[in-house]
Amino acid sequence: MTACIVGWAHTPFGKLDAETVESLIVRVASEALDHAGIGPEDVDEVVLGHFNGGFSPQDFTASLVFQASDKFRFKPATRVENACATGSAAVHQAIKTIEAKRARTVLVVGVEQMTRTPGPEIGNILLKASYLPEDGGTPGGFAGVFGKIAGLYFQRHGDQSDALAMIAAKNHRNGVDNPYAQMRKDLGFEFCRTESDKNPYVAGPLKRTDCSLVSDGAAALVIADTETALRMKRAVAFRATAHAQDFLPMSKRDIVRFEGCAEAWRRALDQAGIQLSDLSFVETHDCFTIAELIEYEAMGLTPPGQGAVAVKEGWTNRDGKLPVNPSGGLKAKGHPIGATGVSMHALSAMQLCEEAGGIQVRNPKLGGIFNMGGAAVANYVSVLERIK
Ligand SMILES: CC(=O)SCCNC(=O)CCNC(=O)[C@H](O)C(C)(C)COP(=O)(O)OP(=O)(O)OC[C@H]1O[C@@H](n2cnc3c(N)ncnc32)[C@H](O)[C@@H]1OP(=O)(O)O
Repeated sequence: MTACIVGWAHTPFGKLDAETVESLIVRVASEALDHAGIGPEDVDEVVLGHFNGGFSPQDFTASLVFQASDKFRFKPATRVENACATGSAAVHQAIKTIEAKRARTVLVVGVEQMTRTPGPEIGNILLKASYLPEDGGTPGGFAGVFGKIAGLYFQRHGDQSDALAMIAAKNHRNGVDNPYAQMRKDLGFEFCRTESDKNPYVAGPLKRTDCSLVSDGAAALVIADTETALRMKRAVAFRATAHAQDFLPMSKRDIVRFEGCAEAWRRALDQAGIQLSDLSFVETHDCFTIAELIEYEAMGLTPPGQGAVAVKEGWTNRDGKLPVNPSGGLKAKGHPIGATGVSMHALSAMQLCEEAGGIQVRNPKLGGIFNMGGAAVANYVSVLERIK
């Protein structure tokens, strides 16, 4: 255990018309430092996660963190990007810098403002995170890519419409209690299961309620080496981190198996010296409900092709044997690309410090996070444990 989360900040996610990328960054940077009880002078390095696709006219954004305080001037600051896993890429980069002993305290910020971009353009920008020679013409943006994956899964393992609707309903139900969530409405299984004007098919077997949201928002973390962290108010340690990057073309992989996700989980659990069943909860990348279903299998909760059992038996409910996405996930909380991975870590740290309010799981000891870029291309797992 070499690095710990010692402070965090999180804006509500949603359509934040009064904010800009800059104001979001400044807000969470300042709030995270306050939460950790330190000032900008105590930060050795800054890492910013912001998607590379062009939602924002300002694309050179690392130094925007310095707008929070002149005291940041001349500190190293870098923007990192790895598609929808950009937030975790930033978090893991901070840990590597600390492990290399080039910094004791790193400020990590994740940000995105997507809702100012018109709908069809959003789909095209997101598609840049797919393999363009193969998927460039996919209708429906990334929903089209996951619609294909869902169709292939249904062909191999049978129609999963009930399970997908149960995942959607679970995550929407959880989101009701999350003050940061974009949609705080209990849509219910019947609404999510049934095609309607309000819930049309978007791509393949995926309906609107199978898709994550288009969102604005930001989150930040202060990460410190363990020695520094133990002198602070709270310390949530990284018991393990793993990053497994896969091929970009889906045709080079068995796309219904998310092998990179499985590899990242295997490495992280091994490094942590634990079994999946030792985790108290998981925040996983439900960009589409089919992704959460396949991730149940990739993390080892069920054998391949049987992910539906986990949701049908209630294992992944907030009071189940492994709560998955107690925050409401990307489905209800929202998915501002560059902020998502940072948000997953912030909310997991809140859970472990028992500061998660209405979404608190019972008696948490260890939390797992899976954040994914593209169709299981960039795969990041973190295992967190509170040590102070
Ligand atoms: C690896 C990865 O992470 S890839 C993931 C990258 N992210 C994405 O691809 C985003 C996917 N989501 C989307 O593109 C959009 O949310 C869509 C296409 C599913 C829906 O967008 P639109 O059809 O334009 O919906 P629109 O914004 O007009 O909203 C219409 C209604 O649906 C609701 N709505 C919109 N999106 C969703 C959603 N994903 N889930 C549930 N309800 C939704 C709105 O709140 C609104 O409700 P109201 O009529 O009660 O006010």
